[in-house]
Amino acid sequence: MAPAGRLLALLARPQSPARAGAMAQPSCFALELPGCSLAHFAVGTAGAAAPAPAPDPRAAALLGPPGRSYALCVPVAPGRDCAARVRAARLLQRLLPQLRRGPLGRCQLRRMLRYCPGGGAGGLQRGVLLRDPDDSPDTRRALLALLDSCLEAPRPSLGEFVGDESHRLWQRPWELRGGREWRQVDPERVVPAPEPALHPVVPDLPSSGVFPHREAARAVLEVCTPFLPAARAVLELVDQCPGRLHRGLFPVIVVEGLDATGKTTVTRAVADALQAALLKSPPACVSQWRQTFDDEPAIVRRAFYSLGNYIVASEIAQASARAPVVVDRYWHSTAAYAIATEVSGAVQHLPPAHHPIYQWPKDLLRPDLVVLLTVSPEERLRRIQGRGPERTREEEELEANSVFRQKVEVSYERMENPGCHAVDASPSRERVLQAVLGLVRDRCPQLP
Ligand SMILES: Nc1ncnc2c1ncn2[C@@H]1O[C@H](COP(=O)(O)OP(=O)(O)O)[C@@H](O)[C@H]1O
Ligand SMILES: Nc1ccn([C@H]2C[C@H](O)[C@@H](COP(=O)(O)OP(=O)(O)O)O2)c(=O)n1
Repeated sequence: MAPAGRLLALLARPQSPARAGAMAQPSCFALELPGCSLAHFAVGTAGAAAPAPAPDPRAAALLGPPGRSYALCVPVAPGRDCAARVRAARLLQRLLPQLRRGPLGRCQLRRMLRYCPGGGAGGLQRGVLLRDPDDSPDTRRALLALLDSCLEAPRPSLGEFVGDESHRLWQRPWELRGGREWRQVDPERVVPAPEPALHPVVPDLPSSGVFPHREAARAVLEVCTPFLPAARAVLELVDQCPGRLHRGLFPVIVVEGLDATGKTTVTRAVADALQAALLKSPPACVSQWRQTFDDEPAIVRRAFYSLGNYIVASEIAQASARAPVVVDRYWHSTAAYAIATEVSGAVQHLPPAHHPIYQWPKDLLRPDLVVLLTVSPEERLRRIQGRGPERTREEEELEANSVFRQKVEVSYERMENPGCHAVDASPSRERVLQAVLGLVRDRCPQLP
């Protein structure tokens, strides 16, 4: 490691064009700041050529001295195949708890994404920014030891942020030389970059969480079968469901909404009133594996919920031949929660209305009506508290993170073909029931 004085002298030396050209491909990263805003930066040749606009002071405080920041990232789709994607997602999931232990435990962590500035899903990397307020050498040692423990591909990348005496910001990537020794390579200039038109994760969503058809989700569980027996069990159930479904003539009504908005209460009451079959997604036949998949990385968890919807579709097709069908959650839940989780930042960073990500999958049985129950955050909290302690991890996040809740709600509202019909679920149970039944009568002319 170069002494600090030599390092600063090196950083302050102007880059010759040939040297700049030899640096890594230009890339960008997005950093989630307090308050859920996103700061974007260009790294490498793009940064070196640019003048130095002043960064957001909150971002500068996260990246520059005093203290030291590190970027630890894993490519999302290293081999471009599904197996490599799942390996990469599991690696990141395994690394995250290790970043909260030992000497790394004192670092602040922030979610970061690396991406190619031209858009597209290629080159996307997920990771974290670790901010060591004490700039301790133990932090660097612990991070390099962590990299050493990642022997199989894909291997994470590590970069270190440094400021120079002219207050410019640089990133120095660490590289393994000769397969044995970690060395820092040429510093790359880091400058603020404009926000891209579309959040950088969106082009990747159809492969990583909002699967546009059954086969895309199926492929994910298929590569999980060697280490996750539940994946084989779910695939066997999915494969028993016919690809082309013939639904009955009775109406199919889906009820959606955040947790504790009253879906269970409303679906039971509507099913009673219409003498309808009551189904839910994920269906009972896969619920024994739900916790197993909830503990897996997002790509695997979403594939499970997505395939659960295809299994429910087959139940809907059969039941709708005999009676109306009411369904508690369906594809809109899977998509809205996935979009809200993957798209970092605040509501304004969601893909715009009418983006293809909000379109119903072409191969999934469509309901006649989707009702979205909405209640104020305060009333929702009252209902959660009144219900007792059992919650999923994401529900806890919902409570803690009102931005996440807003992103789920807005994603629900943007869903298309079919879209959601919002119903205010704050009034009494009876009034909410009547509002939903009114919608059913208006929108489902085939109701006997
Ligand atoms: N309209 C309503 N007014 C008051 N409380 C309600 C109403 N609807 C549901 N609840 C109560 O709120 C809690 C959450 O409702 P639930 O139907 O379980 O929601 P979800 O299925 O959406 O999680 C339950 O305790 C339920 O009895
Ligand atoms: N069809 C579905 C159903 C649930 N999910 C996911 C979305 C959230 O992470 C959880 C919420 O489901 P949960 O059953 O806990 O919520 P409720 O209790 O029904 O309100 O499951 C899904 O992705 N797709």
